[in-house]
Amino acid sequence: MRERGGRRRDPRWPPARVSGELNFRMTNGGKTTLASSLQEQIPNSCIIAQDSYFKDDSEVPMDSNGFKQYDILEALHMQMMMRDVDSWRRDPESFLRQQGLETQLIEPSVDNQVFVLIVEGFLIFNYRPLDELFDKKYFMEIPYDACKRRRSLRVYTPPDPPGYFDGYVWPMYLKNREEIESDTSEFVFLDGLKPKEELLAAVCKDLCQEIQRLREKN
Ligand SMILES: Nc1ncnc2c1ncn2[C@@H]1O[C@H](COP(=O)(O)OP(=O)(O)O)[C@@H](O)[C@H]1O
Ligand SMILES: NC(=O)c1ccc[n+]([C@@H]2O[C@H](COP(=O)(O)O)[C@@H](O)[C@H]2O)c1
Repeated sequence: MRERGGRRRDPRWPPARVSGELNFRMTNGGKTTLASSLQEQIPNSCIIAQDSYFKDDSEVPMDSNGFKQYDILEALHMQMMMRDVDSWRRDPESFLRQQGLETQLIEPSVDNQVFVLIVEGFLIFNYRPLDELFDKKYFMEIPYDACKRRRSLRVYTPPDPPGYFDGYVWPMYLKNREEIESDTSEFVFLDGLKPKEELLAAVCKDLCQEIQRLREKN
């Protein structure tokens, strides 16, 4: 089937009038890497990344150890993020266009579309208004050592001060995770140590089934 715009539809992705949201978490687990590969693979998809909503450093308070508290919801403009998600939900096609992304409308009917929003972030399941929207939730996990190693290679703005990972980031990861522990039955856990290509293939396969399921439900 040829799509409007002259592109062929990828037969792996079934057409459907679906607005799906999926989500990833854990710092340095590989969320951004996987999300951007998925976005390239899935027609009519786009990413909203929680990292884009951090408040200015001057607005982020310090804890009693002198560490900036970046790993709490209050460090993020969550209402702004929610507003963008709502805007996508209202009209995904125009949202995609605003992001400079090409829509791939599938004949014969414009109603017969798949629109997938990929939400990636380290603290999204902890924000209930967002959490309850997701059709599919993925939790990327890596062990402490790998997380610490990957994090040591990243330069955030501002950069992590000495001792930040052990003194703040990892304890906050455990705390934030504990907060959502009762929901974990809904997650598909992904081993972030697996090769990127393997993770991408597994999620693509899973999502294709999910889209089909949503399509049948609609
Ligand atoms: N599957 C993987 N295997 C090995 N390294 C990875 C993998 N996925 C991501 N990385 C690397 O880990 C670091 C953090 O990845 P990133 O996608 O930015 O994580 P996150 O968005 O979860 O913080 C980057 O250097 C990236 O290249
Ligand atoms: N403005 C920023 O982007 C910024 C600043 C300081 C720390 N961080 C860190 O970003 C992490 C979350 O992002 P990742 O999931 O991409 O690692 C948090 O653990 C937080 O400590 C981000």
